[in-house]
Amino acid sequence: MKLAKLFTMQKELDSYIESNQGIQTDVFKEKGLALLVELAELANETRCFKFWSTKGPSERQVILEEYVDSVHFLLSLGIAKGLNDLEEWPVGNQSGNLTELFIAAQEEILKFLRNPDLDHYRKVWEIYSAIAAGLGFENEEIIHAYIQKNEKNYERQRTGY
Ligand SMILES: O=c1ccn([C@H]2C[C@H](O)[C@@H](COP(=O)(O)OP(=O)(O)OP(=O)(O)O)O2)c(=O)[nH]1
Repeated sequence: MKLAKLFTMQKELDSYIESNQGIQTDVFKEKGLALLVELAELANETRCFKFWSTKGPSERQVILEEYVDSVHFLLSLGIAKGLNDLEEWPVGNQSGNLTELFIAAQEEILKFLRNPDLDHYRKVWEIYSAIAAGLGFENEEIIHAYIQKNEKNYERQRTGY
């Protein structure tokens, strides 16, 4: 999947948020923590690890929105480090169930935050790709959901949330 359009949209949104909120400092770490939190929120909605409960996962649309919140911060972190020339969404060969993939994603995000280079960045994308496959999300619906949430993020800024 091509990433250029998403990087462009993300860059515009990030600039809008920064100017709207008067951000003058480097918020890379904040965005890194935000990605870890979004990953956990996503895992929580899937309920994949809740062996103690018989309650099923949240609705597909809820899980998809959590997923694209992560995509926002992943794009944003790449832009912050000048890695936004990544053209194609990297797909790897990660195996494992969702629980294993969520743990692997957390590990790779932490490595990337310590060492924000292209290799580490690609690895995080690869795991998110495997998570999307595990959740049965197609590229088209991810793009559609990303565009919708991107617009919602502008609205939230405009309405002073
Ligand atoms: O520099 C930024 C900061 C935020 N976002 C986006 C990413 C994500 O889509 C949203 C933040 O997540 P969410 O909508 O869950 O915000 P929240 O404040 O955690 O919402 P809530 O209080 O509803 O949980 O803002 C960006 O794209 N760039």
